[in-house]
Amino acid sequence: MQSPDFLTSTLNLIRESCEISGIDEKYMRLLSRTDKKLIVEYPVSMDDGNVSFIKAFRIQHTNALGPYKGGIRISPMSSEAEVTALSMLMSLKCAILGLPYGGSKGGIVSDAGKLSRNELERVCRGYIRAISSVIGPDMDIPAPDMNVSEESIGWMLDEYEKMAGHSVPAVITGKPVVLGGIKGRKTAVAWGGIFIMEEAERLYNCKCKSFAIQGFGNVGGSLASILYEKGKKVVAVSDSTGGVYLEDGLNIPALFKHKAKTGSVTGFKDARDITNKELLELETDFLVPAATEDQITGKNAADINARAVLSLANGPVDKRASEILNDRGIFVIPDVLANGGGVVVSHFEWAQGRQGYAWSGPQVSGNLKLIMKKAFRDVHDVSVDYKKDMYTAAYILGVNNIVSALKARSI
Ligand SMILES: NC(=O)c1ccc[n+]([C@@H]2O[C@H](COP(=O)([O-])OP(=O)(O)OC[C@H]3O[C@@H](n4cnc5c(N)ncnc54)[C@H](O)[C@@H]3O)[C@@H](O)[C@H]2O)c1
Repeated sequence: MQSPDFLTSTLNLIRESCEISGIDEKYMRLLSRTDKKLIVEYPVSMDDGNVSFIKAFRIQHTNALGPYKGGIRISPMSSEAEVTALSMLMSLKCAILGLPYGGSKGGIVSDAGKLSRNELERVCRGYIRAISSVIGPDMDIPAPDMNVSEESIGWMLDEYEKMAGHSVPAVITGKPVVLGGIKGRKTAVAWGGIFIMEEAERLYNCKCKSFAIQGFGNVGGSLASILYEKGKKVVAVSDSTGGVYLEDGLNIPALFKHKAKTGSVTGFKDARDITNKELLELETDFLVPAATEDQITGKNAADINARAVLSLANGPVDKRASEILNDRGIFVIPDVLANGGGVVVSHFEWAQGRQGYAWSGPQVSGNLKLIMKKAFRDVHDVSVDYKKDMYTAAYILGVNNIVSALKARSI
């Protein structure tokens, strides 16, 4: 069972950050619970004529800084504990990045890979109907997360607008561009990670050349493509079926074609098949966990051989692991900072929806770069001030920004 540990470690981090900052216990208690938990079970007609009852969550942590904001994931492993932890991470992430949002998260307990396209559409539309009373452009703005595509977000928008009886583009982000989506949203997490990495290189006067990426979906796949285009060596990638390694660097466009044909990255010509465990232990400049939580823990942190870890997934490195890695001189860039590009560009998309005026690609990437680089420097400054690693510093910054907003509201 991974999720209870994930929630416990998130709560421990919040408590520790409050203690380090000398924050009053009432705020620590406030940040250790959620404002609202909506748990639903809705019927979905399956293609064979049967009805499935789909359990799902929308969990809202705090809206001290603005409306709740957070993705929706579809996974058979999704649980109340996991979604609760993820909603807390969203609050912290928005606070670290300086966005006018609180944190929330959605989870649909289902195996998207086993649904037909029509069934998936009914699951997505049913979810939005079930949670419609708690979302809205000024209330809670969902977005994509694991196993939720742009197409699925388009169905969700359409369902919400049908219920509202009018257009509401700012109710959800990650939409297809033709439905009010923003240019660059699909690659935003990856680009955000690249900008953070560049800032780290500048600060530490180094150049990173080789990368191992766990996860070859929306986030990991986009990052692999961008790095390949930039002439960097992506020596290994993996998906849920296993991984591949090539010392000279993988041909990423060819690997995408291979995966589209076979359904897996494994068995790619010239490359060696490896396990996910082997990928995590490779000697590279950057290890990028971009799949799921709890991948680097106290149990395997001693086996990591990368020079730095860029956490693009949510919660892939737990606190104990970050301490071990830090002691071993491995630089860890935490998820709440590193993968913030998604919510930053979601914020632009939300603003675009409210303005009714489309942002250009250069406008999106220029502003994303400014925000990510500033956030890196802000976290780094806290790490210097408090003499703490970047992981702890990010949480300290996030918690303090939320508490400042609570105080300004006289809470
Ligand atoms: N999509 C976003 O906008 C966004 C934003 C911020 C953070 N994230 C986080 O990034 C991570 C990936 O999200 P995504 O949108 O790319 O999801 P996705 O569903 O598009 O891709 C997930 C990838 O991880 C692989 N995978 C799953 N379990 C694995 C395992 N145990 N070992 C190795 N590979 C595994 C899958 O095969 C797939 O290639 C998640 O933690 C998500 O919460 C996503």
